Amino acid sequence: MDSEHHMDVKEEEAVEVMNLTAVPSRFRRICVFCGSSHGKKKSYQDAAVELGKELVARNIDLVYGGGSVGLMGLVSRAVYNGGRHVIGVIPKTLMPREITGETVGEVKPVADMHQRKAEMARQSDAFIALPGGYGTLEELLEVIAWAQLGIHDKPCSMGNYNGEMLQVGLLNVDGYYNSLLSFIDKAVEEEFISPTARHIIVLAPTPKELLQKLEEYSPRHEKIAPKTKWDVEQLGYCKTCEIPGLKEGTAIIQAQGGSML
Ligand SMILES: CC(C)=CCNc1ncnc2c1ncn2[C@@H]1O[C@H](COP(=O)(O)O)[C@@H](O)[C@H]1O
Repeated sequence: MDSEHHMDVKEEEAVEVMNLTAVPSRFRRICVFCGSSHGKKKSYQDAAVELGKELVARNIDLVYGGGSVGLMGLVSRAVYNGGRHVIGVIPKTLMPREITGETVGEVKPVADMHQRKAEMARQSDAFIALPGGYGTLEELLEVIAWAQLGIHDKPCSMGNYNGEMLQVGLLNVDGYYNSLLSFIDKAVEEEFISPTARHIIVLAPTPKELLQKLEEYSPRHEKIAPKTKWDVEQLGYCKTCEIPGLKEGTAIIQAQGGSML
């Protein structure tokens, strides 16, 4: 529980009930990519809230892009209000509230978009994409490409994660991603994507079904590059990296408190 998160009695009772009925999960933290817009259909917004609640029901914490705009705000508030920890990884340039709004939970500032993705990947046991635009697509395709290279195919070294592979889930709300999936099928047909790599994406129309599939999933694709090697050599990640110039451990802001420690 976030030490900065003060709940009233009703909220505490609700969280207690959720914890009592929590579904055991293989995941400790999941990174969600999603639109910084709300999207046209209410079903997209409902799915974002539902996904947040499903994470809470399974005692899973959230990693996301920070801020309160669009579906990002909906999913993060649902997880935070349910009493789970929320980590927003946000480039320094996007931090002003007028750009992304207020972030709930913990904020991890990073130097740039590149470092953001590395940090999001480092913090998470799996990825889920909700409907979104260019930003979401870029994040989704990048983690699929990493998975294809096998860079997530290493036991995750963090917390209670049980040594399974990192996974990529796609929440295909109201068929939003059908045309992307058709394109991927075309790429398989034209032999640019291998049939096994097609199965990197775990697909479902609702958060409940998607979480269930991710819990049961075991990867079929070939493994190439070890994750730790990739972390250091390709993602440029090292344990002391935050914003250059800040001392290790100083680059954490509690959004509720609002000031840089
Ligand atoms: C300058 C601007 C448009 C800021 C909007 N505010 C944002 N704040 C935080 N993360 C964001 C923002 N815009 C895009 N992203 C990143 O890109 C994804 C959403 O982009 P999109 O709306 O699908 O394309 C998110 O998963 C997030 O990681």
